[in-house]
Amino acid sequence: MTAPQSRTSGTPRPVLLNVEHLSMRFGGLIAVDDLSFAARAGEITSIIGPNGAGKTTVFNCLTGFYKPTVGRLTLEHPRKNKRFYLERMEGFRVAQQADIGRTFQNIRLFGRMSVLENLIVAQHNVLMRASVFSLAGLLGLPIYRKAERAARDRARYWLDRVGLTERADWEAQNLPYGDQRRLEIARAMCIQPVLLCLDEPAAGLNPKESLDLNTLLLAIRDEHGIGLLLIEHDMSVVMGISDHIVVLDHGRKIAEGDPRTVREDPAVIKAYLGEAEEEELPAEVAQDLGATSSRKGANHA
Ligand SMILES: Nc1ncnc2c1ncn2[C@@H]1O[C@H](COP(=O)(O)OP(=O)(O)OP(=O)(O)O)[C@@H](O)[C@H]1O
Repeated sequence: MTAPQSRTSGTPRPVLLNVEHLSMRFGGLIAVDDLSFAARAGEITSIIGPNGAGKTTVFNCLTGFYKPTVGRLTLEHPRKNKRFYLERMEGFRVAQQADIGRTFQNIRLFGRMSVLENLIVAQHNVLMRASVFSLAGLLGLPIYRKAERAARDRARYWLDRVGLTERADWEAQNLPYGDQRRLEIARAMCIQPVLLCLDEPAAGLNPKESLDLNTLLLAIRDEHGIGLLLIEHDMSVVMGISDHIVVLDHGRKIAEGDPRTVREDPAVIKAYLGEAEEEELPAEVAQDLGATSSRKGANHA
């Protein structure tokens, strides 16, 4: 696996997303509690933490599925040179206007459509605008034909990037699981996002597929210069490709920093270990954190 170049030296990259004092309550439950962090353009920012820590709730607030109880979520759109206050936006406008793409923990493809059609449909908003809400499309006007061609080209480009060109005509539901995950990423990229939010993209992948995923996400970061926000339990992915990691536990941020800083942080180790007092980390936790020695005085590099 290729470790990312140090992106922390020199001038910091511009902030793309600023999360300030985000809290989300469900009745008496505080799922996210006064969370602040920034994600930068051209970087991969990961949000990690034990089950129920509040990671998906953060994504749901960012992408308009939930209205935060408190907090400001600012996207500094580099292409449009415009600031969006996401907490004020309706869900569909977050993708359409702020250009935030998203994949889900549970794959949400159109199973009966072909692989290629899934990528065309993702560009529905652009095509609808070009068709002047169906009129230009029905009349086959050049403005629509041009937009349609561009949508197909973009779809084919992403099919190629995720290695699915030969399966373009397959029904999406017949793809192997790993291919479906990659198709979801391709679909999210077809809307040309400035921020791509990926909710557990490595879930269910085998080690080879996880490595391929790392390569793909690094390429998206480096070639397209967008910001990626990643929720992931697979630490080989998180530690291998993240530029910055935010760690949540019970809705609160308990640590943040580069992979090395985070995996050596005692609060992070404790969150994964729970309150147990054993000297040694359980094997699966040690492996998850990339740790090689005991909890006390651990050297996790
Ligand atoms: N719509 C909802 N209504 C009530 N409680 C919710 C809702 N969504 C999330 N929660 C609760 O908020 C807390 C955080 O959930 P969330 O799904 O954000 O955690 P997570 O860190 O993504 O967990 P996992 O790693 O298991 O996916 C949990 O206690 C969950 O039960």
